[in-house]
Amino acid sequence: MTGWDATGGGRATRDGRDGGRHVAGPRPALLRADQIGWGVAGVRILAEVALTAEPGATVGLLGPNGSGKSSLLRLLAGLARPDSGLVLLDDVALSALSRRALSRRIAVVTQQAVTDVEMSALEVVLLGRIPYRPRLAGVAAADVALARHALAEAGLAGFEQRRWSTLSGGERQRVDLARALVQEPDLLLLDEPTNHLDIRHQLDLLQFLSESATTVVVTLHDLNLAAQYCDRLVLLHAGRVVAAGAPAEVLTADRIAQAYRVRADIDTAADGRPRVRYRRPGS
Ligand SMILES: Nc1ncnc2c1ncn2[C@@H]1O[C@H](COP(=O)(O)OP(=O)(O)OP(=O)(O)O)[C@@H](O)[C@H]1O
Repeated sequence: MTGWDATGGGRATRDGRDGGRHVAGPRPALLRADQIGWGVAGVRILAEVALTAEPGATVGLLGPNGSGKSSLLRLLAGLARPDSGLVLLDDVALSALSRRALSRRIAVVTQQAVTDVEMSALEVVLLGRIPYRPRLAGVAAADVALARHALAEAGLAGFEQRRWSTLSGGERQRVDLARALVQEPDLLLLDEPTNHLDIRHQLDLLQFLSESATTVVVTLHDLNLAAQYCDRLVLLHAGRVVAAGAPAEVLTADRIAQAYRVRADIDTAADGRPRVRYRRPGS
C-alpha cells in the first residue's frame, strides 16, 4: 500500500518497500499523448498537444486559468475522447481498452470528485476497489482493511464513518487521494490535488508523488512546488503546449511572462531546481 501523510503509516517508494514490508507495487505506465486535439461545440480547447510521461516519472501540467489543463487530464484519463490524435498507455490506444481495464490501471483525482454527500469517508475510499471486485460480489473484508489503512496513511484514522458532507476541503481532498491510491493504479492523474491542503500536507503529498513508483501527471498552479517536485513540466497556454522539459528548461522569465502575463526573476535554489520570484505588477 501507499502512504503519504507524515503522520500516517509507512511509505511505498520506487524500490517497492513499505516500511520494510515488500509489496508487489505498481507496473508504472508509459503515457503518451500524440498530437491530440479536442473541442466543444466547434470551439477548439486543445490543439496538437504532445506529452510523454515516462514510467515512474512525475510530470507537472502548468498553465493559466482556462489554458486546458483539466481538459487534457480528462483526455489522458479516457474520460473524454480526443477529436484528433491518440492517447496511448504502454503504446496501446486508450480507446482500445475496456472501461474495467482502464479503471484498474488509471486513477483520477478531479476537482469535483464525489457528488454523493451522504457517503462515509470509508465508503468513498472503497469506491477505489470496485475495479477489482467480481461482478455482483459484496465488499470484501480485505478491501475494508485496505481502505482503513489508506485513510490512516492519509492522516485520517478515526474518520471512517464521517459523512463526506461534514469533511473540510482538505479532508475531502485527502479522502479522495486515499480512494485513488487503493485503486493501485499504474498511472495517477491529479487535478490540483494541493488546492485545499495546508503547506505541510502539500509538501507531504508532492514528496510522496515524486517518490512513488507510479507514473504521475499532476496539474499545479504553484510554479515553485512544481519545479521542486516534478521530473518534467509541460506548460500549456490557450490549449497548446508552449514548453515541455526539465523544470529549468520550462520555467524561464520569458515563458512565464508569455503564459501568465507576470514578470518574474528566476534563480537556482540549493537543490539545483529553478526558483521563481514574482515581481509586483508595475514594478
Ligand atoms: N464541456 C465544456 N464546454 C465548454 N467549454 C469548456 C468545456 N470544458 C472546458 N471548457 C473550456 O475550455 C477551456 C479550458 O478549460 P480547462 O478547465 O481545461 O482549463 P484549466 O487550465 O484546467 O483551467 P483552471 O486553471 O481555471 O482550472 C476553458 O475556457 C473552459 O471554459
